[in-house]
Amino acid sequence: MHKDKQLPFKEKNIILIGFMGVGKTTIGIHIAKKLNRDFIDVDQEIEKQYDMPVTQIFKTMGEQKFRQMEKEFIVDLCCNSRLKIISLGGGAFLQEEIRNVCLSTSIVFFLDLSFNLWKDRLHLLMDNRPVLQNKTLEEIEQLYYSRQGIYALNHSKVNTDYLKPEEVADNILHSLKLNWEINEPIN
Ligand SMILES: Nc1ncnc2c1ncn2[C@@H]1O[C@H](COP(=O)(O)OP(=O)(O)OP(=O)(O)O)[C@@H](O)[C@H]1O
Ligand SMILES: O=C(O)C1=C[C@@H](O)[C@@H](O)[C@H](O)C1
Ligand SMILES: [Mg+2]
Repeated sequence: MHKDKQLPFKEKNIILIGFMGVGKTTIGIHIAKKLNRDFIDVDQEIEKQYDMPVTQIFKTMGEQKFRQMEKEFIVDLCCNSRLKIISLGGGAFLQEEIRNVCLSTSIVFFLDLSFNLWKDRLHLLMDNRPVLQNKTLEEIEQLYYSRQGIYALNHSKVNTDYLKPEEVADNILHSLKLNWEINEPIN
């Protein structure tokens, strides 16, 4: 739809990135409701398409196949949609093609949560995040820090420490509104 032409700033998709469990899905739903826009969760869309949970996709088809599906889905979404609120899977930004298409077509917010606070959420994530399974806390901590460099490739970093999902959504909306005004003033 807009491969060669940039969309007006207000029409661009809004994409949330960050480590597993930082709240991309939860906060994305709040933002979509507040802006009255469609919400798309990439993990959930792939699960629907293959009619199985991500954990099962990893088991039966392998991580590489999942990464391929993830890339195809995100590239298509970025090139052929607008006005969407999109939550990526925690590992999506590891792929250069995904980073490039997201950063060149959309507004990318990185949800930051310090590891100390993230640790308290681990029990909520263990069962359906295959990448965390069979790892010690030390290995998970290494994974967390090893990914911070790629999440740093964003348009805006949002702190989520000690904030409720709705508060983070409000902060993102505030920043968006300021940017919408700066990029496309009313007069
Ligand atoms: N700001 C928050 N405060 C407290 N709990 C939160 C917050 N944001 C999310 N959670 C909780 O943390 C868990 C993980 O949230 P969520 O699924 O939204 O993360 P995610 O970033 O989408 O993870 P993934 O990358 O694995 O898809 C959920 O149980 C959610 O309710
Ligand atoms: O961080 C990751 O590598 C992943 C995060 C999840 O959102 C899923 O996309 C999947 O479990 C892989
Ligand atoms: Mg999610």
